[in-house]
Amino acid sequence: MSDMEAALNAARTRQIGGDNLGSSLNPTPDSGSRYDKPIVAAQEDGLPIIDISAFLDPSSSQEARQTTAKAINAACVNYGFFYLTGHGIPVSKLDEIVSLARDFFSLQLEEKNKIKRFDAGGPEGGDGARGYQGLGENVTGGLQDMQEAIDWYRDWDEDKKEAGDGGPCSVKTLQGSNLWPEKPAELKEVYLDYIERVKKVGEALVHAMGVALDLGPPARTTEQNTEDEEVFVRNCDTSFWVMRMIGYPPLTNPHTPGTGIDQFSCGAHTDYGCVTLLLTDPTPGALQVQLKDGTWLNADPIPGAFVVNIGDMIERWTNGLWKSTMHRVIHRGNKSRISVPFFYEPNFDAVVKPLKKCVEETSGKPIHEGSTYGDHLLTKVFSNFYYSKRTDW
Ligand SMILES: N=C(N)NCCCC[C@H](N)C(=O)O
Ligand SMILES: O=C(O)CCC(=O)C(=O)O
Ligand SMILES: [Fe+2]
Repeated sequence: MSDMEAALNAARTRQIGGDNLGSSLNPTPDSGSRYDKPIVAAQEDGLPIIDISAFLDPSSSQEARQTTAKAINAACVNYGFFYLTGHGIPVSKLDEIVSLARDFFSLQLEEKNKIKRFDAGGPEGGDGARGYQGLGENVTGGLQDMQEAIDWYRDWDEDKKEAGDGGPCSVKTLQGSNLWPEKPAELKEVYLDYIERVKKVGEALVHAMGVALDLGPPARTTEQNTEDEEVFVRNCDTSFWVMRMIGYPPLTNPHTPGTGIDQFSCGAHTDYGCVTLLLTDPTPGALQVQLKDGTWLNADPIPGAFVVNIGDMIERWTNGLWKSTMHRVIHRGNKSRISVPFFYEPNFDAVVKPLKKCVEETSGKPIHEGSTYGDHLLTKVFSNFYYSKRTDW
């Protein structure tokens, strides 16, 4: 048995009624909050675990791919969340990503602010989506998130940049250059290599999702919106990916039983695009996923596996057959938590509208008339930051 298999088996054993359940069970219902259902422990079998290797290995059989596709369909219908294994990225590499993030966040604020997001605080113009964001600068559902982070995006093509500052709330916000810290010195190189690897996993996963929806064999076309099983692959062939490196200090406000939660590490939200490949340190009891009955399930990390969830564009494409599930982070405890989500997204210009087959399989009525992923992303980005000075939004 490999180390990874051993870790996985251990995790499964833990999940099924092991010691861990006690620690991840939050016995106090957060009634009074907007999301007022109790938090439950992982159920007996937890979130599904899916092995994606059949879609990464060109020599794998049709049967193997179908098995994987069926498991993905069930996971996406039931949860919109699952664990992903068989991705081929070595655990040592994943550990390095987490430990470099921890090293960065341990630096003095002055050092971190050297790559501060350009218009934090609201000076005119600027390209303010990329770079370091201090504690409380990110906002979810109107509340400041207790986290610090760096965002990196796919580079914007030089010849497609807009002239001028673009003014507030313009696409220019996303056209800046990525900002990389000087310390730790090796972070940039290690992260760039990771991005190349994790993008391949994202591509394999959206391919598998097209197969899971039974959209039929590829139509051998480059037209993005032909609705065959490679429709997501084509719409992501210049994926406008985002990688976010997050440090969560433990929350300071104690939670009074019977009252609403008034402080979040990351408030409840859905992700924006196709699939999120989430890497975290081993801290349990932080990330919570909302189940269909409204209860919250702790999605504790399994060593070597990604936690994957689907985003708003997949929900729209599938006409709600697969939901982009609400999730949130509540991190108490005594040590900072690290997470590094990689968001594998559609092309910025991809026009996303419900697939005919999915409309037929659901209500018969499209849930959206269609718009680009870029439009959706911009709306989200502009609602994400706490602008202390700006009043013109
Ligand atoms: N790029 C992505 N998907 N980032 C997800 C962040 C979600 C929280 C954000 N403040 C919000 O309110 O959406
Ligand atoms: O840190 C986590 O576990 C999840 C973070 C997240 O949901 C996000 O940044 O979109
Ligand atoms: Fe998220």
